[in-house]
Amino acid sequence: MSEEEARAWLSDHFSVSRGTWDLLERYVAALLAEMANQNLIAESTRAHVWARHIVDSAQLLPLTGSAGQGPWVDLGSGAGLPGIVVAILSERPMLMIESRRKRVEFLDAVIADLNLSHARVYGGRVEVAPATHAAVISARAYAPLPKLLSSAMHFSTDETIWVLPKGRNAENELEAARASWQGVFHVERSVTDADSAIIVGHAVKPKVRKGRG
Ligand SMILES: C[S@@+](CC[C@H](N)C(=O)[O-])C[C@H]1O[C@@H](n2cnc3c(N)ncnc32)[C@H](O)[C@@H]1O
Repeated sequence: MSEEEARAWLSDHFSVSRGTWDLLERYVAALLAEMANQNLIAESTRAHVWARHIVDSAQLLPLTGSAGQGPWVDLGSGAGLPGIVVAILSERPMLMIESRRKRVEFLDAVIADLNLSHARVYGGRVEVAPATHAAVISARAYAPLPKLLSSAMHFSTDETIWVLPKGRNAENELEAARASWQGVFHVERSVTDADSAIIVGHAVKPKVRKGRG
């Protein structure tokens, strides 16, 4: 997907007002400027930021159409991917969780600059962040599936929709996790990379392993 195609994809899939484009442009500018201070995205993706990061994040939103009321919780938000992008495109309350202090400061600054009053950041580890009932949980490049699920089950109910962008190994990761995790998950193709996929579904508490007796 070229940068031009990425912008066209956003126009086709969201009613992007001039104000929303402005917020997206300002976020991209802030992200690229902050690269002078900290490594937020791979250097090789700098010239493809709209396709590789903005659309890659935005594509999660249409997968959550059946989500009920309640916050979206984004685990390991880093530079705000997908958390800030989703907060620009949606009015759903957004809680980003990020443990690295410099990244938390950047996220707080972006929220203030863009006036995203429905978004906030918890600066700390996912495992100890206070529980809340999430309507949606996302996690992009945060952790392997079993760790990802176990670290955030205190945010999940039977209704929570998990949207988890994964690389080429999505099917294998899902298959491996099924050994110890119940849940109803399926895999959606990524629109930005034909080889990548997004795991979507509901997680249920881990299966209890029986001892050998
Ligand atoms: C590889 S980065 C990905 C960031 C962003 N989601 C993206 O796609 O660009 C993973 C992020 O998760 C954060 N992280 C890792 N483990 C965490 C934990 N247990 N609790 C909170 N944040 C965590 C790291 O500090 C880092 O910013």
